[in-house]
Amino acid sequence: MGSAPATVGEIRRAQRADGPAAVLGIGTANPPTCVAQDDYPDYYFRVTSSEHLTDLKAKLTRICKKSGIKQRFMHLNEELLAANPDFTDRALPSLDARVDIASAAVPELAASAAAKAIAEWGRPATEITHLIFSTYSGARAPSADRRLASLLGLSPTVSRTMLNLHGCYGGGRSLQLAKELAENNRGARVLVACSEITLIAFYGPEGGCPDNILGQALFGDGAGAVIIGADPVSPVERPLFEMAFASQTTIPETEDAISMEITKGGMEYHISNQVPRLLGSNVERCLIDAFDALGVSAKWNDLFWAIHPGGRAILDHIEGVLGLDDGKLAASRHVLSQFGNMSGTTVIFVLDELRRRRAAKQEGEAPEEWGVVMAFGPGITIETMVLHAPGSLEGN
Ligand SMILES: CC(=O)CC(=O)SCCNC(=O)CCNC(=O)[C@H](O)C(C)(C)COP(=O)(O)OP(=O)(O)OC[C@H]1O[C@@H](n2cnc3c(N)ncnc32)[C@H](O)[C@@H]1OP(=O)(O)O
Repeated sequence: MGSAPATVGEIRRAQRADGPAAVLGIGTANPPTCVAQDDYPDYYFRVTSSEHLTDLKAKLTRICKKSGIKQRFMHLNEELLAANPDFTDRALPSLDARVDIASAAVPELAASAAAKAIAEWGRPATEITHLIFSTYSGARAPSADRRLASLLGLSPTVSRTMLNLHGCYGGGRSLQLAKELAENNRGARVLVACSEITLIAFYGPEGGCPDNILGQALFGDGAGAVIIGADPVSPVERPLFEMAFASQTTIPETEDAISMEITKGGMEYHISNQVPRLLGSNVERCLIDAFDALGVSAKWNDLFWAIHPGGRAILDHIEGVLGLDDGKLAASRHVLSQFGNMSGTTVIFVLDELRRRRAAKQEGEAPEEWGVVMAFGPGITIETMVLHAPGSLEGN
């Protein structure tokens, strides 16, 4: 007689991972053109032939000075702009040309970041089981996830998910989905790729359109990739962060506070000047709920922090309401200063910077055990994830 058939419960337990999902590799990439923030107003008004709009140039200069940004990287350079002069005028139907360029450039940038994440992970790309791709530049199918899978030589059975127009919470959303996939599919190895290029939303200045001026001061291009998996295979896989808890919260009555829309002249967006205040008054509730759910009592200054640096004022508000010590948001401020707001990608750069800073801690300086990732975007949506430094989850 054979053994008794397994119950559905036993099958489910066998299908699920034993341990929590963990970050097993991180990679980032930027296009080659780097623009200093101090030079950007001159550059932008010159290439859009708008030097006569002196008030708007003065406004952009004021915002750039207060942005906390020193430089940004961009795929769109003067050569590309010369070949596509319609990009400077939002009234002209330039979407086709923008989508053509982005359809190639977005997955290629993602592939550069992913190659670094895969190298750190240490296993072949063909062992990736799932791919989650997030971008605001996707407007075609098959889309960037399909192209990235080809560029990296992923298996034809890789299970792909595309997230479009999640804006700045795309990175946080992708990480949460990757956690769920890794924990519910034993042996799964999930590649998260976020890739954003501002070319889709570049056009000249217009009176009465302060959102565009703000966006011109804030946004930059970049790609970030993360490999996520549970039950790391020693000694090849080394967890950088364990993902202990994740949630999404929508702030009521804020549908109009951040919006993005693809139009014939490129992507238009609106960012209310209330965003820093709205986030500042809602993040603590998300954090309290997250740590309550885990049954961990946390003092905010005892945590490590990876906050999406949507703008300098957002970081200032969050620091203020949580009473964070100077330096607690250093990884976020550093990424903002060196790359600007790369939308959904930015939080991956912050995680990368954070792990470098933690590794560089001096002997005797104990790195924090628990930490938080937060990302924000249209909705207003707040993504919250609690991370745990590897090595001490068991026994807690
Ligand atoms: C796209 C996504 O999905 C998610 C995102 O990340 S969206 C982007 C989120 N980022 C933001 O919301 C930006 C947050 N704001 C900031 O960081 C800062 O307000 C700032 C750097 C823009 C300005 O710094 P500040 O200390 O507030 O300076 P302040 O002197 O008050 O304002 C400077 C100018 O910025 C303008 N400004 C501030 N917020 C603005 C907004 N949301 N839209 C347009 N203009 C804005 C002010 O009106 C002011 O203009 P004037 O100089 O003409 O009066």
